[in-house]
Amino acid sequence: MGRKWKKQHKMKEGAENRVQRPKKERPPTTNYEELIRENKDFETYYKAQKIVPEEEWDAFIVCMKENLPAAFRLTGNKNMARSLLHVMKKTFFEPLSQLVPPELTQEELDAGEEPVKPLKPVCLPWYPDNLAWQLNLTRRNIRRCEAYWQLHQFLISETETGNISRQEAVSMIPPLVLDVQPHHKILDMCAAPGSKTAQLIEFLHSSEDELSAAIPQGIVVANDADNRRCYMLTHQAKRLQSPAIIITNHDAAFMPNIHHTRKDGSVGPIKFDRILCDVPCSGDGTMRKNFDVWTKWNPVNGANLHGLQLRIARRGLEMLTVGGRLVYSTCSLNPLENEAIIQRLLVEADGSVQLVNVSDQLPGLKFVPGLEDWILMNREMEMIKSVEEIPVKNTNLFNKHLFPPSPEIREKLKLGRCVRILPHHQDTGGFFVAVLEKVKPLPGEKVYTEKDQEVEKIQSATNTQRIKQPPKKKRRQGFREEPYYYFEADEVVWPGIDSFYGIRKEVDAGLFLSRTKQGKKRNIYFTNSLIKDIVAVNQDHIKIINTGVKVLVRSDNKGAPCDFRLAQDGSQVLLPLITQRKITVTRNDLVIMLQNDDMEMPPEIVTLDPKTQEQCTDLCTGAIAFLYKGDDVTIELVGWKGNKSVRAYVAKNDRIHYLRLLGADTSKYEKNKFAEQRDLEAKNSSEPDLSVVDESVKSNNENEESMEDNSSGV
Ligand SMILES: C[S@@+](CC[C@H](N)C(=O)[O-])C[C@H]1O[C@@H](n2cnc3c(N)ncnc32)[C@H](O)[C@@H]1O
Repeated sequence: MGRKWKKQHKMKEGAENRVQRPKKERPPTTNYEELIRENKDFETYYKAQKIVPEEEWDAFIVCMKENLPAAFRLTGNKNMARSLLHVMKKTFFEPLSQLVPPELTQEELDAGEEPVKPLKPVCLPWYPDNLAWQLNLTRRNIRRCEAYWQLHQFLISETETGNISRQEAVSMIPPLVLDVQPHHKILDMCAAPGSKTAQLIEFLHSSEDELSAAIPQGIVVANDADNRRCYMLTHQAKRLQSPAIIITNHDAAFMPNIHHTRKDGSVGPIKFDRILCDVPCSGDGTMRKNFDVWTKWNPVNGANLHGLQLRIARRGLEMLTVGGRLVYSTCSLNPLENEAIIQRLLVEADGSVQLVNVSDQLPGLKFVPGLEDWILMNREMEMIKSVEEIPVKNTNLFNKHLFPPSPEIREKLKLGRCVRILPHHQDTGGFFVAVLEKVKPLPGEKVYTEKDQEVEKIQSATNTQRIKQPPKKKRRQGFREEPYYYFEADEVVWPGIDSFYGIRKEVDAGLFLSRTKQGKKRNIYFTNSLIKDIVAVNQDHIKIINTGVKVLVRSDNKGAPCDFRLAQDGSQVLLPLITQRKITVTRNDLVIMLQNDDMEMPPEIVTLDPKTQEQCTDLCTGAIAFLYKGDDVTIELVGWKGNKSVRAYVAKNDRIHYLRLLGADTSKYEKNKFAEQRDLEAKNSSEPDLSVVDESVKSNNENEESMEDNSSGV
């Protein structure tokens, strides 16, 4: 019996330890539109807090009950984002400005339908380079107007390929005010699902220099306590092709120090230049899309979260370097989750941390200053104005730190520098942001000095020895990822790769890695040198979920001298590093390759431009990169050169994306239901109606609702 029990127990342990892969989210069964958007306690509570100027209260409440317009950013590589912006404005927004909305049929008039309202996309003025937009595409607009339908299809397909990212407007603010530079070490403490992490990565890759843009000096450590949600972060990172991101899985309130090798060779904890604390919160600023918050809201939710939020932010300040910036944000309007936290951090920091005034960093954004005074209420909606008034039944819930600062210290704290965004001001969700700067070490904080070097060098030597032998077993629960094996000087696959692709001399071969020690390597990844150092020094005490961009994939027996082909997933990183196997192609060549997705009959080299053919003559069979530089757009694709043919390795949605950027025909891959309907009608010789589509078309689009549904995009 003993053995059997032990075995069962062991199996159970094993199951718990196994890294949880993300499960497919099931669509909610609730009909969200029908949820009641009313909560008297919510109104009483916030009226008493005076977060909204009295004369704006009605506008605030009306707005809170309306659906949130969709907002999105054009993402990734800046040049590509600008080119896509050009296409979006010209091809999709311009026709909208001339659109005459279709008239209602008698049947629709009888059914009480309202006419389609003209739509004007709004560019968010405070987001750099016009890359963020907001628009109110309703299901009715999409169904009834071809121009809206086409814009919607465009947004969906570009979102699928990751060139557009759906994100609430206000949620774009924290990374902006973090003021990220490409050399910064950044920690995102509560990062999943990763929309803000994506912005941080984009800023890290924003150098004008090609090589530094592909491989920045700085890093982003993206952490989340939820193991399953860490895989959402992995997905984001993959999309952005950053060799400078590492995903970790820790409770941010107890985030372990992450070590690195300092310039003097000693090993010690990283002090981060930038830290984002986008903490878990009650989310009452998201009621315009998460309608269930209306019914769940109560006045003590905020107090319940205060402790966790404070511990996370406090740990963030400890990990921040002197001179560094920490942004604290929530999608809650509640002062107990916001100003009460900031107040407590400032008081504890005793002058070593200051609030930064960021109003000039957000041109055109309307917001209200942080509160200097607020009140507490218990579930019974009794107002509690001071510690002395806390009822005995609430002593577990409330403590003295939740109350506003006394008038004597109020002035010193400058809580008015916090930013609160109210939904009715610019048709957004509600949000809170505070930017803190560490101006000197925290009380009692030890800062690394020259004197510490000798002691730490000894630790460093010990650590380095440990690193060279990847830890064998005994990892923490849930920490079962394969270790990372960086190439060593005698790496057998390296000479073949180096000679075939001509890797630039300044690139260190030791930055390439694989996930398998024994046997054939299947995929080869790449990271920057700081990530390599972090992996080496921390691999056995930090739960690393993922790092490295896949740059090469094994492709045995395809008649090429090199066993590895280029991976499209990592082309932005690898192509700037290689000097061979790249050819310049014309627009027409690219269009030919993108229009042809026939695996059996790829385009023949003789059909390409004579100059392209000439470049092909000197190349043996194997992986190849195609470069196109147009006036408005630069495109780099990976593919394969055979004896007589070439092909581009591009997924279907990406093909549409590139064809769009080239201004070429996408109809091979995109069906226009309206055009199909017209053809059908013409065929039946009936009068075609060019603006209105019939019921069969309306219901025949499974993606129709995905740009205006209520899924989380915060
Ligand atoms: C507001 S969401 C973060 C949204 C994210 N920053 C974004 O922009 O996509 C809060 C996140 O905190 C995570 N979380 C909750 N408790 C945590 C803790 N103790 N430590 C770290 N992360 C935590 C949740 O899993 C959730 O993903």
